[in-house]
Amino acid sequence: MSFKLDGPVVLAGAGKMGAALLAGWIARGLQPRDVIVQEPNLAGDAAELQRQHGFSAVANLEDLPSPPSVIVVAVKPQAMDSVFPELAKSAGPATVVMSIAAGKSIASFERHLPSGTAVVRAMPNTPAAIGRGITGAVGNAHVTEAQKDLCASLLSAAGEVVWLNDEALIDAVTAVSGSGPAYIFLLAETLARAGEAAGLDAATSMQLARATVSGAGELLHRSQSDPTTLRQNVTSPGGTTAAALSVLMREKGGLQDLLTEAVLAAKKRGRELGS
Ligand SMILES: NC(=O)C1=CN([C@@H]2O[C@H](COP(=O)(O)OP(=O)(O)OC[C@H]3O[C@@H](n4cnc5c(N)ncnc54)[C@H](OP(=O)(O)O)[C@@H]3O)[C@@H](O)[C@H]2O)C=CC1
Ligand SMILES: O=C(O)[C@@H]1CCC=N1
Repeated sequence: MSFKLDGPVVLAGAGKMGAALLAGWIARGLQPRDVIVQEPNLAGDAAELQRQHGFSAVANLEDLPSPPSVIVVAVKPQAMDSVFPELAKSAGPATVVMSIAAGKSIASFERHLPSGTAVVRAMPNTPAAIGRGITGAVGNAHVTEAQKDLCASLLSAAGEVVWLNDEALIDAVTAVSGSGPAYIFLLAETLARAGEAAGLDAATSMQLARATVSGAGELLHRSQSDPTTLRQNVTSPGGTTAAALSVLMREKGGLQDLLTEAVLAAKKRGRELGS
């Protein structure tokens, strides 16, 4: 994968999501010498990546040596007010600012950045760390084709990219795919606990649940069939799966009701984080 750069790629915030993106970029050929991480305390996965790959790190955006091609902003939405002033000083006229913060609108960045700054708002997810993420993205009118290509190459190093033509949709993207991996991990946790209720020991039940969730995900990934067909392939008429699905797919209070309520709660929270 090639990255066309006129300056460094700066990652502001290398916590859980920032480190996942960074791992995806480096695995797909972004040269560590082209990366600068801005973190007050480099720790966890990001510190391990630095030990392995040796990219530079600064404590503050004001410490950057030159204007970046792109600043990927991966700090918590609640911390953004303290980041905006530094961001405004460090973005050059050719820098594209790409935020992945839940809820934070393009307009909130534009209010703090020099007029005409290119801003992309993106929502990735943590499978980015293994190149299997998916990101929804939308840019403002100042994003040039070259800047869009650069953002696309960084995002596609982490998995699939869906460009949106309406920023209003990004809270829904956040609720489905940004937060979505947590729902799947919760499924593995709850399946393992349910296995214990059915008589398995904790370790065996977790082994079965983990392999089932990851195996089913991989089958969905590789198969040409849709999820409905794959589900039906498991379900023998009058068999065990049908008995379980009659509970999960019951009309009231089934998985559909629960997941819809969960996704709408995430979407609402995204809006709140932005205001
Ligand atoms: N986690 C996920 O699955 C996803 C997260 N996101 C978005 O990514 C962003 C980061 O989330 P996540 O990685 O989970 O959070 P984390 O708290 O793990 O990461 C944020 C990081 O930013 C650092 N940071 C750097 N500069 C600053 C600063 N000036 N002020 C405050 N913090 C700073 C924090 O350092 P320190 O800890 O020392 O304060 C921390 O390491 C959020 O905006 C979130 O909405 C988007 C998609 C998915
Ligand atoms: O929980 C959050 O707010 C972030 C955004 C999407 C996933 N994690």
